[in-house]
Amino acid sequence: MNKIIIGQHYYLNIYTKESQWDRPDKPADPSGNGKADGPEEVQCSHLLVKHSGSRRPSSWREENITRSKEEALDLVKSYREQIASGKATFAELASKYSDCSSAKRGGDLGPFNRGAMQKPFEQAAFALKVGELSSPVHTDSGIHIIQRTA
Ligand SMILES: N=C(N)NCCC[C@H](NC(=O)[C@@H]1CCC/C1=C/[C@H](COP(=O)(O)O)NC=O)C(N)=O
Repeated sequence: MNKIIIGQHYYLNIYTKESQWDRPDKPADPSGNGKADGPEEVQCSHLLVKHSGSRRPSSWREENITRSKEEALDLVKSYREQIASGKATFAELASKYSDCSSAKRGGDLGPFNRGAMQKPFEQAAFALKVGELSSPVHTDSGIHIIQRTA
């Protein structure tokens, strides 16, 4: 049982809500990212290219998706190159080519916490800085490019 010493000061990090008896050795990080596990919530847009091995090989674009995984990866790489080089915007390409219903919102998935998305997608999304574009990410849905927007 820890002894409580009446009147002893403790230190509360007002951003992460963590408290400690010892005087902190550096100022608290206002972004709250001082925690090892990064942000609690992110907002991302994604461009999904499905293939014949996708968990649901169908979308608003194509009733029955038969392209191979390799063809899907080639497409994702070409979209990523167009976005990275500024030839097209993320929203333009996602709204035209993404096999996810979020295409109608330029690929925007809205804000989400850990646990909402398939693990490979979550890991990639939470590792991105705001504005950053992911490399191709494989999930059971297909192959994604992710852009963190908040
Ligand atoms: N919370 C929000 N905004 N929506 C619920 C998302 C549920 C989540 N979805 C995914 O993980 C895939 C990969 C990343 C985006 C995503 C979208 C999929 C892709 O298409 P599908 O394979 O389903 O046909 N369409 C919707 O779910 C899941 N746990 O299955």
